[in-house]
Amino acid sequence: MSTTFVSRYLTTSTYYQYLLATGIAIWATGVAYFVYKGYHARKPFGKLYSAGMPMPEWHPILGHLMCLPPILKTLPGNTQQPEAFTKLADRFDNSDGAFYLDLWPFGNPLLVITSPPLAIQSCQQHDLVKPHVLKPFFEPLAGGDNLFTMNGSEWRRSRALFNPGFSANYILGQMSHIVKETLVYVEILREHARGEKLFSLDEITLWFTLDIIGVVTLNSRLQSQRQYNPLASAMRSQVSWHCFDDELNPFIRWNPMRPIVQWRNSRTMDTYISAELEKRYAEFLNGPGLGSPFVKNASRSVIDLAIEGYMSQQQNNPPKTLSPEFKRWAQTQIRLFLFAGHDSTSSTICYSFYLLSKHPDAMEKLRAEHDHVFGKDITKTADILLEQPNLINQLPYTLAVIKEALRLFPAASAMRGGRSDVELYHEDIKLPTEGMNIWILHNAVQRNTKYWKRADEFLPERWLVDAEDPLYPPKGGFRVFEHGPRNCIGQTLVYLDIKVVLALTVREFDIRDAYKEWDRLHPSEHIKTVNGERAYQISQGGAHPADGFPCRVRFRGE
Ligand code: HEM
Repeated sequence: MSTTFVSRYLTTSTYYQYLLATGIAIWATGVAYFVYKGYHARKPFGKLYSAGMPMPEWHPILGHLMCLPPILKTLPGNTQQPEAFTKLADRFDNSDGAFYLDLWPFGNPLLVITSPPLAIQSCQQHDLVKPHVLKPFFEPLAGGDNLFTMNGSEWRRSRALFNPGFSANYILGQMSHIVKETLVYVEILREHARGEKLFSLDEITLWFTLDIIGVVTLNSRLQSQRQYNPLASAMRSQVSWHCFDDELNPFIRWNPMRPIVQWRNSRTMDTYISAELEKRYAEFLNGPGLGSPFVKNASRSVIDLAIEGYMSQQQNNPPKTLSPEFKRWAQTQIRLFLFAGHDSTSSTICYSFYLLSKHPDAMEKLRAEHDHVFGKDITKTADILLEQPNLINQLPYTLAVIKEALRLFPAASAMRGGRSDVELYHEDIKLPTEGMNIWILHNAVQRNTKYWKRADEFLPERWLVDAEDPLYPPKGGFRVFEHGPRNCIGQTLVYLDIKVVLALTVREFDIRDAYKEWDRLHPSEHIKTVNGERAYQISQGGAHPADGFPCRVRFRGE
C-alpha cells in the first residue's frame, strides 16, 4: 500500500513539474517572440529618428508610447484618436505637415499626414494601396474584403461596376425616394417638437440615412425609421458592438459577448441580403430585365448592378440560381454600402444643424436662399422638389454650409500603405514611407492654420469667394471625400441627401443641441470638451458627435 502511495505521489509530482516546465517554456517563447517583434517594430523608427525625421521624442524601448498619456489626460475618455494625434503634432517642431508615430504593440507604424500638399502626394500623385490594417475594421461590418479595402484589378472591376449607380444624373433621379424618406424624418421631428422631449438627433438620423441607402442599395424600402427591420437593426447593432483600435478599456475590448453578437448580426444581414438577391434575380430572369441598360429609367441600384455584372459573365446562359461565390461577394459589397452609406452622412446632418444653430446669421441666409428658390410657402417644398429636382442644384449657400460642416467635422479619413520606392516631399525633407501606414488625418489637414485662413471658424462664405480672396480654400485642403481614384463613390448622394434635409427642415424647425441639459442629467467629473467644443467627435463607426447629440426641437416661432 505504501509503495502505491509513493509511486502515485511521485507521478503527481512529476506531472506538476512537467506542467511547470511546459508553462515556463511557453512563457519564455512568448517573451522571446514579443522581444523579437518589438525589436523589428522599433528598428525602422530608430533609423528615422536618427535621421532627424519629424516625430515626437522617441525612446528605443517605449517608442512613442509615453507621448500620448499626457495628452489623453487632457481629453474626454471617449474622444477619437485623431484629436490626440492633432494635439500631439502641436507639441514638437517640424510637425506642420507630417510625423511618424511608433505605438507598437498598441498600434501599427504610422506616418501621419496633416498638410494638403502631402495629402495630394499620398492619394493623388502615387498609386498607393489600401493597407491590410483596414480589414479588421471592416470585417464585422461588411463580412469580408470589399470595395473599400480591395486593391488592384479586383477593386478596378468592382468600382467600374458600381460607378453608374452613383453618377450625378442617376442620383438626382432618386429624388422621389429621398423626398419620401425625408418626409418620414420630418414627421418624426414634428413628433419630437410636439412631445417637447430631449432626444438623440444622431440616433433618429442614423435610421433615416439607413432608409435612404437601403433604397439606393437594395431597391427596396427598409422603413427602419418607423418599424423593426432585421437588416437595419443588425447593421446598427453591429456598429454599436464594434471595437475600435483606440479602445483601451479591456472589459470592452475583450468582451466575450462581442464575437457571439457579431456572428448573429452577420448571419441576420447575410440571410436578409441573400433573400433579396434571390428575389431580384428571379425578377431579372422572368421579367423584361429590370436593371437592363436597354430599359428606359433602368434601376442602377447596387443589387441590380451586381446581378447585371453576374449575368454578363454567364454567356447568355444564366443559371437558375445564383452561385454561392457570387452571393458571398455581393453580400459583402452590399453590407459595405449599407454601412458607409448611412453612418457618416448622419453625423454630417447633425453637425450641419449644430453649426447653423450656433450661427444665426448663417441660418438666416440659408432660410432666405430656400425662400428664394422654393417660395415662402414651406408646405409646397416637397412637391416642388419632386416636380423640379434640378432646383436642388441652385442652392450655393446651402452647399457652402454643408461643405463647411464637412470641413470642420469630417466623419472619416484616409489611409494608404507605404512603399519602399515612394518618398513624400515636405519642403526640403524626403519622408520614406516603407512599412508605414500613411494616415491622412482629415481633421488636421482641414484645420491646418498654415493653409486655411481662420481655420477654426465656421465661414460658409469661404466656399463662395474668388480665388484671390484670402479665405479661398487651399489646393487639396478639402479632403473629406478624398481625391484620386479611391475617392468616395457616394459623395453626390451625400450632398443631395443633406440639401433635401435642410430644404425640408430649417424653415419649419429650430433644432438646438441640449448638451447643458444632458450634462445636468448625467453629472460627472470627467473632461467633457475638446478645445472648448462639447459636441466633440467620438469613434462610433465613423466620427459622431459625443453622446449622440442630445437635442431639442421646436416649431419655428413658438
Ligand atoms: C459624409 C459622408 C461620407 C464621408 C465623409 C465619406 C468619406 C469617404 C472617404 C474619405 C473615402 C476614401 C477613403 C480612403 O481614401 O481611404 C470614402 C470611400 C468610400 N465611400 Fe464614402 N463617405 C461618405 C458617404 C458615403 C456614402 C453615402 C456611400 C455610399 C453610397 C459611401 C461609400 C464609399 C465607398 C464604397 C468608398 C470606397 C471607394 C473605393 O475605394 O473605391 N460613402 N468615403
